[in-house]
Order: sequence, then C-alpha cells, then structure tokens
Amino acid sequence: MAEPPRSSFRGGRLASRKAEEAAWRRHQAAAWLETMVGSFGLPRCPSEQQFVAALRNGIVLCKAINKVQPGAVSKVVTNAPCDSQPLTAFQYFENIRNFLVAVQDLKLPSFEASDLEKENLDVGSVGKIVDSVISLKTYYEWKQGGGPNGTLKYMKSPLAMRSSLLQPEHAASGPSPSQKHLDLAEADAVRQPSEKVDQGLAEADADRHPFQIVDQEAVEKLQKVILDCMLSYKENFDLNVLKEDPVKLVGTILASQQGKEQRCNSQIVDRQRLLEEHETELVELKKMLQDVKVDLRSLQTQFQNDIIKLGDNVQELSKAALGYNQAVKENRNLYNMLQELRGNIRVFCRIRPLNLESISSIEHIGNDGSVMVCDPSKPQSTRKIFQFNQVFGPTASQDEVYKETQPLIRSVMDGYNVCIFAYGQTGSGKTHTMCGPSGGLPKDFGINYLALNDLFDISTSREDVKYDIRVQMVEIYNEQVRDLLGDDTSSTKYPCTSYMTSSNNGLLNLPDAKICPVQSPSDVINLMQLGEKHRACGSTVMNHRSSRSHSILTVHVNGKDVSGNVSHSSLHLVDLAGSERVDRSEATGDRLKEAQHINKSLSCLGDVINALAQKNSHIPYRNSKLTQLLQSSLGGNAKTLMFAHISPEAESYSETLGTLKFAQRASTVELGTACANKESKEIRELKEQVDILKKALASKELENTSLKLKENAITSERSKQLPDRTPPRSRRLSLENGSSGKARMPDRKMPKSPCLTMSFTADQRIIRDKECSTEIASFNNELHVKHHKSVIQMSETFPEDLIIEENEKIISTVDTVEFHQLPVDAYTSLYKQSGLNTSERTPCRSRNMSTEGSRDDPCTTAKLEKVMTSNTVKKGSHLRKSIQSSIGRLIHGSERRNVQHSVLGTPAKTENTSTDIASPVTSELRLRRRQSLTGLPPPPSTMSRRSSLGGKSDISSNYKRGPKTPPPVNSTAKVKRWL
Ligand SMILES: Nc1ncnc2c1ncn2[C@@H]1O[C@H](COP(=O)(O)OP(=O)(O)OP(=O)(O)O)[C@@H](O)[C@H]1O
Repeated sequence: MAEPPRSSFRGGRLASRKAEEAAWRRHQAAAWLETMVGSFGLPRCPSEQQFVAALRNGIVLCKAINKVQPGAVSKVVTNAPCDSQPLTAFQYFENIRNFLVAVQDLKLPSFEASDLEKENLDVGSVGKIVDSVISLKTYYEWKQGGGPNGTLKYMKSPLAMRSSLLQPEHAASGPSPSQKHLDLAEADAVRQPSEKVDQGLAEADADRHPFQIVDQEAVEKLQKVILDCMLSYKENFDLNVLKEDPVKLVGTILASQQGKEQRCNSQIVDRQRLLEEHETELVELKKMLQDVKVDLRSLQTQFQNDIIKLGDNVQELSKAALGYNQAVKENRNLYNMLQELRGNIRVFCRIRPLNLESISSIEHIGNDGSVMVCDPSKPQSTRKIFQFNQVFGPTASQDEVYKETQPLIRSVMDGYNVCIFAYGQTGSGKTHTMCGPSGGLPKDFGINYLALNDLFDISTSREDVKYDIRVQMVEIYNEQVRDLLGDDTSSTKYPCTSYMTSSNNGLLNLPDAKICPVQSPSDVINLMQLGEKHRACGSTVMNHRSSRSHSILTVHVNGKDVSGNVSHSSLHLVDLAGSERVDRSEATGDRLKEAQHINKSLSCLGDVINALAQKNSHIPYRNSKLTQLLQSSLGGNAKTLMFAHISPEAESYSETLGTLKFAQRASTVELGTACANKESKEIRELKEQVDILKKALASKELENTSLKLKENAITSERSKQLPDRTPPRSRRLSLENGSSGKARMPDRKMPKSPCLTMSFTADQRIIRDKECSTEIASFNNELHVKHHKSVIQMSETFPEDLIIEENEKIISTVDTVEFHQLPVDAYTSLYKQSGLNTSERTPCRSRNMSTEGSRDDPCTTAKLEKVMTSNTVKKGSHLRKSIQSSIGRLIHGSERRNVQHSVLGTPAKTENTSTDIASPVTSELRLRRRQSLTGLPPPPSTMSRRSSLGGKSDISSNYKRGPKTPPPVNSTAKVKRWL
C-alpha cells in the first residue's frame, strides 16, 4: 500500500489546525453574541452550518450591533409571532443589509450577504462572518475599555490568515476585502511606513477614532502578523509594545519573519529532500523487508523440517539408548553368569561418607561398577580406575546394599554355602555394613540382620519345605577363636576348646561354639546383641568404637521337603577387624597387640588371596586362624562375596589404594562353580543301605583277615626254619619279570605306593621260603593288588596326616622309599570327584613327595626313614591291607589286577570308590586297629584324629595337605614292578 506523500500529510495537519482554529473562533463569536443578545439556540461549539443558520436572519447580528453601537440598525425585522405567517427570506435580508451597512459604518470587517445564504459553505465565507463578529466584539471591548485610551485587543486567529495564505484555491478565489486591506497596508507600510504611521497616529489623536487612520488596516494586518507570531510561539505579548516605535518594530518583525520564513523554506526544502531520501530508503527497506520476510518464511520452513528431523533423530537415539541400556544390562547379566560359572569371588566396593572438612580422594563412581581415585595431595598424579561387580557411593542406604546382596543370600535356602566378608581399613564402615550402627534404627540394620530376616521370610513362604535355622557367633581375637554366644555373661571371653572341624559339606564347624536355634527375627536381634556385647571393641584414634577382632556369624540352614529331600547349607557373615597403621591409630599396650594380630591375620589373608589369584600350588591357609576359617569359602565350592570398604578422606588415600588393589586381586580368584548341598530321598536311603552293608562286610572281613594273619604267621615261622635253602622264585617275581621285561627294582628303592611296596618287599624276603605253597604266594600277590587299590582309594579321601601316619607304621623294612604319583590329569579328576577343595585338587608337580605330604611343603623327592620294625606293626599293616582290599573287592564286585588303569579310565567309578573308602566303617576299622595297637581309648567322634592323639586338631590342615603320592598311571608293568 503506497504511503500518502509527506506534503499531503503536512497539508492535512495544517487543515486540521485551521479547522480547530476556525472552530475556536466560532465558539468565541457565538459565546460573545449570546452574552450580547442572550441565548439563541446555538450549541456551545457550533458547526459552520449551525453558526450560519443561527445568523442567517440577521436578527442576532442586528441586536448585537445595536448593543455595541445603539441605533446602528434602526429597524430590526424580528421573528413573526407563532400564530402569524412566517417571514420571507427577503424580509430577513433587510436585517443583513442593515447590519452590513452598520458594520461598514464602524469600519469593521464585513462580509457578503450571500455568505449567509450559501448552502455549500466554504471556510473562507464562514471565516469572514466570524471575523466580522469578532471584530465587532473587539470593537465593543475597546469601547468598554475606555475607547481611544484603552488597550485594543483585536484577536484573530493567525491560522485563519496563514491557512488562507497556504491554501492555493483560497488564493485563487481572490482575497477577501479585509485581506485586500491587509495587502494594501503592507504595500503602504513598505513604501512609507513611518509617514503613514505617524499620520495615522496623528489623526487618531485628532478625532480619537483609530479606524480613521489611512493605513489602519495595514497596521491591523501587522498586528495580526505579530499576534500570529506570538500565538505560534505561545508567548503572551503586550500590544503596548507596538505603540512605542511601530515602524521600526514592524520592520524588525517583518525582517525576522521573512528570515524565519526563508529559514523555514530552506528547512522545508532540506526536510523535503531528507524526506525524499527517507522515502527512498523506506522503499529500499520495504523491499528488504519483503526479502527478509521471504527469507524468514523459508527459514521457518527449514526450521520446521529441521525440528521434524531432530525429533526423528531423538526418537532414534532414544531407541538406540534403550537398546544400549538393554545391551549393557544383558552384558552385565552375562558377566555375572560367567562369574557364577567361574565361581569368582564377587567384590562390592562401598564408600563411607566423607568427614567434614576433608577432601575426597574419590573422583568418580561409575554405574558399571567402576571407581576412579586420585591422590588429593598430588592433583597431577595419574588417576586410578578399579572395576568391581558393584560400587556403592557414600549415599547408598543399607537397603540398597542389601538388595544387591539378596540373591546370594537367598541361594543359601537352595543349599548353597555362602560367605560374605567385609574388608577394609579401620573406620571404613565394615561393621556399619554387616551389623549397622550400634543402637541404630531398624532401617539401619546391616546385612546380618536383613539376611536372617530374609531367610525367615523365605522359609515361611516355602510351605513344602521345613527349614531349621541355627546360628553361631564367634570371634577371632588375638589368634584365639572365642564363642560370642556363650552363657557366661561375665566379661571373660570363651575360648573354643576345640578347633574348627570340617562338616560333611566341606565347610568349617566350630563344635564347641554354642549353636542357637532361631525362630524369628527377634531371636536374631537378641543373639546379635548378645554377640555384640561380648565382642572385643575398643576406642582408637581412628574409630571410637573399633572392632578389635574378626567376628563370624554362621547361619546353618537345614531343609527337608515333603518328599524327603534334604539340603544343608551355611552362611558365613564375617566382619573383619580393620587394618590400621599403628602410627596413625596411636595404639599402645593391648591395643597395639591387638593391632599387630589384626594386621598379621589380614596380611595372611592377603597372601592367600595372592596365591589363589596366581593359581599357586601352595595356598598358605594355615598361617592364621582367619584364613583357616575362610578356607572353605576362599577355596571351596561356596559362593563368596567380599565387601571392600574405603574411606574417601585424603589422609586415608594410601589405605584406600591398598584396599582397592586387594579387592581387585580378590575379584580374579576363581573358585569353580558352586554346587548345592542337596540330597534326594533315594540317594540318602541308598547311602544308608551302603553304610549298613559296609558295616556287615567289615565285620566279616575282620574274621577272614584274622585267619589269614594266622596263616601268614605260620608261613613266616617256616621260612625262619629254612635259612639255607635257595628260595624258589616266587610267582610275584616271575610275574614282575614276565610283564615288564625289565630288571627288578633294587631292594632298597621301592617304586610307587609306599605302603604296598614296602610291605611287599618285606614279604618278598619272607616268602622266599621254598616251603611256601603256591597258594599262599598267590594269595599274597592278590593281596598286593587289592592293597594297592585301597591305597589309591585312601589317597583320594583320607586326610593326609592319617595316611602319613599309616604309612609310617607300614614302613618297617625299607630304609628309604621313593614316592611317586599319578599323572596330573588323573590326579585332578580323582580329587575333583572326591569333593575336596581346589588347592587340594592341584597335583604336585614333582614326582616325589615329602614325608609330611603337606601342601604347605614343596613336593620334592622325599625319603622316608625306617621308623618302626616291630612285628606288631607289620601285622597291623597286613591286617589293614587285607581289610581294605576286602572292602574294595566287595564294593566293586570283582577283583581287577589293573586297578589303576580302570581308575584312570573311569573316574566315575573312582568317585564311588573314594566314597566307600572314606566311609565311617573304614575309619572305624582303622581306629579299632590303632586302639588295639596302641592301647589308647578311641577319641570322641567330633574330634579329629590328630587331636585325639594329643596333637592339635585341625581339620583344615588335613584338607590342606597334599594328597599322597598316587601310583603310576595306566601301567600294568609298573603295578607289577611293585610286586
Ligand atoms: N555408609 C555409612 N553411612 C553412614 N555412616 C557410616 C557409614 N559407614 C560407616 N559409617 C560410620 O563410620 C563410623 C565407623 O564405621 P565402622 O565402625 O562400621 O567402621 P569399621 O570399618 O567397622 O571400623 P573398625 O575396623 O575399626 O571396626 C561409624 O560411626 C559408622 O556409623
């Protein structure tokens, strides 16, 4: 839309101002007329039509001029009365004519009579009427003000003048009479200003009438111009100034007015030019605006497209993120499964809240179980990242921690053995995690309570299984195992008189420690409180309530379902004492001693973890009570979880690093797949039957062997009686030579299984008697094979020191015996099936074994010294061999000469064999035999063999010892060589 030109805007503005001015003047005129003649029906601000219509009959005008100049219009034609005929326009015209004459007589501005009759009024004609009325008013006021002595205030709108000047059409129509007067006055003023003014003034003074001056109109016009100026500047100007030096004043005013006009004109020209420039700019800007609008529209479209694309991308991203999360979750599950299968020690890391006014050494805790640490004292040092199964930050609640632990604990109810232990420096929150803060609210209870509570929940929810839950609580204080649930409430601690023993499932039992059945969580709380009360605690600089012992809460769970299946499992919840730097904890006296014991046992734990992580053949479990106790959990078939606790303070950075490294190593330890301790009813019944059968067989075999023993005695007597005779070549020897084709082993260096070899070397010498019947020789030969088998079987299951002891007694005639072993794989398979722990399964790399046979000692070529020579022992050895061989024959059904071969070829059978040999019957026989030999009373069933003989009972040592050197593999020749 094209804008109207600037000039027309200006013209419009002037027109509006002019209209305003005209309206104002009309108002002035109407108001004055009303004051002169009274109200004649005009509104306060009349329009031109209203104004003209009101004056058209001339009555008001005539009345007004009569008031100003009485008698100026002698006869005024007034309105006809209501009942008479209305007057004609002509009659009223009389009034107008009379008025105009009177006005002209007064030398006042007048107008044309036709101006009042026009239907289409123009500004100029109405203006003339208004001017005439206002000049009459001015005249009247002048008169009222004292005539020639008063101040003439002849007000006329300057706009009326200016507008008439500005309006070309008005100019074209020719100036009004008053305008003409003004022009003339101007001309005269230019020509002879001073003369005319002087003359005018003189005349005015002469007859006291201002309008009789010749150039009165010119002066008037000047006055108007001046007033116009005054009005335009909105100044109140005193007209008296004009009287002082009118010509000069007028000249000055005109000159300034002219200058102003010129300036105005030049300004107008400038502005017009500026306006044109602006208009051009505006056009350009409009064009630009159009362009910008177009651009904007295209941008909007593009933006919308981009937003749509962005939305699509975000959707895709969120899908991808979902997928990623899913993948991470699956990854984690798979990783956990892998760990489960490998039986890795799971490691959770928990960070204690930071103490106030300390800087944290923890830089980042990842959702993926990673934690980044940095030494705050050396900010430039490299950051270290550790990865665990889970990391709990300082804000993690007890419930959150337990939630992650719950699945492990729940598996206890399915027959798995579980061990959870809390590790970390002193004051890092181990007791907080395991027990909760002392006197804390139920929501702060630790894993111990939550676990038992959970176990009760499960036991109640499984209606088809009846569970029996029992609890034991002990502590290891200064390398002593002490019962925390003992009845004695005195401050004295309760050392367990016997040591830890092995239960059927391979876990440790503490038979002397009180075992308390629990029925409800409240029972558990009571027991825990009792245990906590008895536990050794003390205040240190690092922790005002520091645990000075390792506490072990063991929960035994026995379940039996409706169909008779049973499960046995244990849950060990271990709160270790915290490692501490003695210089930092400032421990002295008892505290120092405690700290030393704590640090030593933790260092032993570290050694064990290191050895396990490196898959060493030797695992030093026996170096401390703690590692003995945790042996089954660290090296057995249990599920094990370690909580590594760290304090985030900068001062504890070195301890934190130590703990994290230790935990990282522990997480690499593989324990093998955990297995549940479950037995179906059928298996249990079959086992019971086997036990009964074994007992029956054992008693029968006892009779047989005593008979054979007698027979042997007779044979040996005979051999003594025939010393000079060349001994016939025994069948055994011929067998040995025939089968192997090699030279016989030297007498003093017997190969393979020590017991059988030694005993039979002795027998070889004995039976060189020619009188010895072939039957006896064959019996002995048979006995050898059986015995050899039984030795293998023993080596699978019997505690090592028992075997050593037996062997020691058997070795009577041979000075030095070299032990050999089975090949690695056969050995491993045998031990795997026997249910012993990993460390025990690991075969010795050397072919020889020390006499101790302990796993703690290196497997080197060992030489056994001759220990006993008495006939009693020899007989014992025979008795033992025959018992074992008979049991073996009865269990396996038939005799097999190449027993080693079958053992190695069919490990499943070996397992059965091992089970049988480890049966209580065999043990009972051995005990009975020993009793008969030593005259000692049998030990209590709960005690280990060593303890019964006066030594320290230490079942773990039995388990930890390396297996006896097994016989050679798959070699009939070698078997025969022993004979
Ligand atoms: N996660 C935690 N949230 C709140 N407070 C905690 C947390 N862990 C530990 N604490 C507080 O820190 C202090 C020391 O904790 P705690 O006694 O459990 O340490 P500890 O490792 O068992 O020490 P010690 O080995 O000396 O027995 C306690 O006051 C405990 O309440």
